[in-house]
Amino acid sequence: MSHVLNFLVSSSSCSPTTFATSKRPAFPLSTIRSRLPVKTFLRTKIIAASASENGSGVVRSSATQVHDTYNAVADFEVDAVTEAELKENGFRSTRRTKLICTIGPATCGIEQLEALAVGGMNVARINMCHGTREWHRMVIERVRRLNEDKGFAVAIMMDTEGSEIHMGDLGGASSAKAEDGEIWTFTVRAFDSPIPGHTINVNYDGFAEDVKVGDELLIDGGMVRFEVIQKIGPDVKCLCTDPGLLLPRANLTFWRDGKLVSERNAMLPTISSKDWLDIDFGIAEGVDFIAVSFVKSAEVIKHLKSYIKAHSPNSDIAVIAKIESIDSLKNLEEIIQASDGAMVARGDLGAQIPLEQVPSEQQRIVQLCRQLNKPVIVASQLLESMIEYPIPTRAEVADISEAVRQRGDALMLSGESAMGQYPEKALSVLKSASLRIERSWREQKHHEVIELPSIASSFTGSISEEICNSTAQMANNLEVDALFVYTKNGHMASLLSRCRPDCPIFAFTTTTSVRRRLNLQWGLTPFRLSFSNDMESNLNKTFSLLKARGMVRSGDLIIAVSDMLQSIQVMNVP
Ligand SMILES: Nc1ncnc2c1ncn2[C@@H]1O[C@H](COP(=O)(O)OP(=O)(O)O)[C@@H](O)[C@H]1O
Ligand SMILES: C=C(OP(=O)(O)O)C(=O)O
Ligand SMILES: [K+]
Ligand SMILES: [Mg+2]
Repeated sequence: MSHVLNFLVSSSSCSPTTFATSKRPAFPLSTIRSRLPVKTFLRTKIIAASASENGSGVVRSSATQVHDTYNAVADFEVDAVTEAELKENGFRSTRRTKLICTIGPATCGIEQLEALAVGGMNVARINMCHGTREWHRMVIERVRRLNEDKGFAVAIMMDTEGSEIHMGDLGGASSAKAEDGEIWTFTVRAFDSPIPGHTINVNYDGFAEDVKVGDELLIDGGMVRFEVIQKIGPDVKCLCTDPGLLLPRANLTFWRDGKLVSERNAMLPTISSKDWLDIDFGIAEGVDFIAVSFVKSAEVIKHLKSYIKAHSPNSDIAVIAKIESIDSLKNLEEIIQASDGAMVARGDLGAQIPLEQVPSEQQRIVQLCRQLNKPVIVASQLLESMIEYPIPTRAEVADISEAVRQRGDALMLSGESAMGQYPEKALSVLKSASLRIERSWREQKHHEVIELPSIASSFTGSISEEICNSTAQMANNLEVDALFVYTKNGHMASLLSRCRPDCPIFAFTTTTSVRRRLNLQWGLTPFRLSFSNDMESNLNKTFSLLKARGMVRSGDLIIAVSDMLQSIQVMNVP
């Protein structure tokens, strides 16, 4: 028997005023709990009516028939890696934090991509700042082929180049060393033949006009520093003051009197004409996410979203705002509100604000995203030393630990996986560190008290939100094995994920694109499953499919919710 708490409210029949006076379920959770001895109850149905059309809170019964058998059908997909992990280690061990790998020369081979997928990569990121569209198309095709052939569910994120100022490609060299005291020429001149020694191309035509003698040039947010000592037409002579490795197309900022000079940069469009071509490419290739670099305001996100809708009405591409500039911090809330998710792009952010402010901004962005129910990615330099070394520094592990403790949705590798020497090792460090930290927080029962404000814009939306909040709380209190959510567009799944419950969330959705998109969100294990509006039959179908594959066992305690029926069902797997 199952225990069902139904909020018998439908958008057409309920009276908002009645419900608004009581935001809590009419059935106090403590009462339900005391009636449900953990893991020992039978399948029964308790239906509690709240403000329904009869308005009286009268308890009604449901005559839904339980189907005992259900033919397993083929229209069921789960990521092969998750399935293997579940079978091997059980529910509790599933990783909640999602992992993103930037694909570059070190990882674009089919074997390397497969190794990353097996190692837990949930999303492959391609950075349009580097490589040609043909190269990126090849990577996308390979990931898609692996998904098909090997049963992975790796999503694709395309990251725009954005209107940043950056260096040229070093004439094909993989890097160049700048030594202390050397004089280098930064120039907007184009070279056909090999670039002269100690010379760097800059992609921004106004560069030589904009910089002044005495300015400080920061490469890659300060990995290498120069001081401008002389301007000769298009050439700017600079003295290296902090030596280091120059990488192709590295980002470049210039500072005057300790302040970032950004006026000219601010006049460049967030999405350049080259970015629009890349976006067309991304839409045509059906990428799952487009991450927008150097977002300054919500307008650009809204514009891109309507552009995607107009050009590909049926696509499900999510738009991620990269928070990596002072402007994006100023307009943070409206940017996040307009986006489908955000990235704490600490690389460039650390070049725009004092480094010591980056951790608190990270905390603020992660928290705000969760409050607004948007997935958030913590990116850049998580394991920077592993570009060269096979083990991380203690400080890097502490940094990962902090991001996991903050309950960010996803962690991202950049150079570590794109061009580092140990991409798979770096991913495995991310994975094992996340798992261990998540587990210790669960064991210590560290449910952090974070206020989750109401975000719904409609009455039924508020009900979904309340159901998810209560469900997550029940799941923790009852120590259930898993939450099941049946969701057509993924919204109900993300509302549950937002609560960061102790147990994993199995999200059943009917489309492959929603399933791939949910891959980015904390704690969600997305399945594709065709289901109906009849929850009993959905549950029976799910149980038999999952049991047949050894992913659940009789007696496991689960709670099920869905966006078709406003109900919470608590039951043991039959
Ligand atoms: N598609 C690619 N082709 C060649 N190199 C790449 C590619 N993607 C990434 N890289 C390399 O990996 C480094 C780290 O990647 P990423 O952080 O995405 O870029 P960036 O350093 O420009 O912000 C880049 O600086 C570049 O050297
Ligand atoms: C993720 C970032 O963006 P990109 O790697 O594209 O510069 C960053 O700046 O941290
Ligand atoms: K980029
Ligand atoms: Mg950046």
